[in-house]
Amino acid sequence: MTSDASPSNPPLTLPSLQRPTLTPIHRPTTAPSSSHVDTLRALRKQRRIDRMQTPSASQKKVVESTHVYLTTRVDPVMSKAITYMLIEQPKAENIVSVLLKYFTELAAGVTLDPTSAAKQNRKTNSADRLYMAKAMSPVFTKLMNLLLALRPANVPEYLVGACQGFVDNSEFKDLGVVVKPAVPETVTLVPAEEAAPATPTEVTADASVTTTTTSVTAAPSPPKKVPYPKKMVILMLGLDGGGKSTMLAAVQGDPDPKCKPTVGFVPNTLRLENSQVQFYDLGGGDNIRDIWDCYYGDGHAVVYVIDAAADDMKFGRSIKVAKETLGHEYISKKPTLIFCNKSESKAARSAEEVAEELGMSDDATTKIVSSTMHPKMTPTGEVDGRIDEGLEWLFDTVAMDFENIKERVKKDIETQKAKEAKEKAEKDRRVMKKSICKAFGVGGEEKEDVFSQEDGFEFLAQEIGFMKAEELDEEGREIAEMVGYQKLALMMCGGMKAPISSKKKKYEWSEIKEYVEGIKAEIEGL
Ligand SMILES: Nc1nc2c(ncn2[C@@H]2O[C@H](COP(=O)(O)OP(=O)(O)OP(=O)(O)O)[C@@H](O)[C@H]2O)c(=O)[nH]1
Ligand SMILES: [Mg+2]
Repeated sequence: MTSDASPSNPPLTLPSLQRPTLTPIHRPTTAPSSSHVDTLRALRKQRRIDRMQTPSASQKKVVESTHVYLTTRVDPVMSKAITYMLIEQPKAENIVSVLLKYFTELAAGVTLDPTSAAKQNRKTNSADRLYMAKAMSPVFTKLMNLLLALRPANVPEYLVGACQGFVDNSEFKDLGVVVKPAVPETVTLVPAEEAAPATPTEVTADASVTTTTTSVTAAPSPPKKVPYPKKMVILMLGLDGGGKSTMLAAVQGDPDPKCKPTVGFVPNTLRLENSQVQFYDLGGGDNIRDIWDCYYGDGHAVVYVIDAAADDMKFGRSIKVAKETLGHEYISKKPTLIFCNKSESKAARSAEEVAEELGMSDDATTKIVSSTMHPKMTPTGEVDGRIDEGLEWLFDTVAMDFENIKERVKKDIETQKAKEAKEKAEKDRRVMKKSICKAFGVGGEEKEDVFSQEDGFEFLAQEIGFMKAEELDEEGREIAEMVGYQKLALMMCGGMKAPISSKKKKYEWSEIKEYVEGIKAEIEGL
């Protein structure tokens, strides 16, 4: 597969924005076959394992801060609460209200002791484990997920509110059947300082150490993935030769992409489960970049590819264009994934160096990573995992804030359309002014393309759909005279009176007259 259109491919319907006259190359949406999707999935799985083995600096930072939060603020509260609940074992339907009471007391500075003192010194048994799994785990898992997502400073106070919310919304009414332990035994629990931070994925009691102190750690399930929106538009930007088209071909399963420079705009659709990601692959050549900003408003996110191994001059230009582009009002703050490509080359600058040159760093909406887009250039000959990982981050980031991004895109498109309409109106006015100047040989213009009165009437009559000059009414004749029977001016007046497109406004002669009068007044004032 290559990234270029072939004549046999049927054209695609372009997005609604008015585009410049440069004809875009149309290409059918390249829905990957199921094997491509499978490839992506398999890659994602593999990358997840890789990521776990070699976390990036930013990932390490996140893990560290999560660890600190869990061990200092969450664990001391939750482990005691779990021990308390495990000993008390209230009926499933009362779990939330018992917890609410427990956390309310705790927020007021009182740690409740279990009332069933007799059950404290016993070993955990299968009934305890069943109770934890069926009755406690759903509630504690939800609480842990909320804590991890929101990280409140005052954990007990937050938990009071969360449990109150569960009570108000009748949540956790249908917890599983609970088997009460038959015989009280000695509870054997891990001391708090030995307990692992509350990160495992299920609530567990460790029966290895005998103690009456807190020990059982609540464990959140990994936060559920936010479903991807039905359609995302991702802009592929970056100077020519960076590797944009190669990336698109590679992630869709082409093991050896041979891309030619992209001329214009090539839409390229990647179908994921329940979601369609439409990449706008835009050529980065000097003569093509002018069209980029016509597409900025449409994008929910950006993939920006920089040739990190380019010579100093090209790299310098690349950085300059990247800064301008990423700072553009329709791009700035949209989720942006920057690939520092051709990383396999010895000459390649590192992601850190590129980030420094750009004056940017990883944050909630920006990720800067090295990549080798061409599968043949990777050590394994497969798609570089950092591409898959980066794209997954980008899709997740868009999905997490999709409502806001969707609104932003809508607003940007409206602003862009209004701006384009204003620019077009200004341009038309300049052309009309020049044509009138040409009609009368004023304003530094030579007389040019001026009809006789008779031919001028006939020309305007035909422009608005009549056959003969006689059919042109008085107002039309007056306007023809006002514009000095100049050909282009007559064409423009005809186009205003009888536009070819039904979407365009149809002007009355009186409005056209006012428009021409305004321009003539301007010319007289010169
Ligand atoms: N060494 C190396 N070459 C690469 C890599 N990725 C792409 N290339 C090559 O770089 C050249 C340009 O790649 P393209 O994908 O066409 O670049 P582009 O960004 O789409 O360029 P335009 O369409 O002109 O904007 C091709 O010859 C690719 O084979 C990479 O990771 N390493
Ligand atoms: Mg290309």
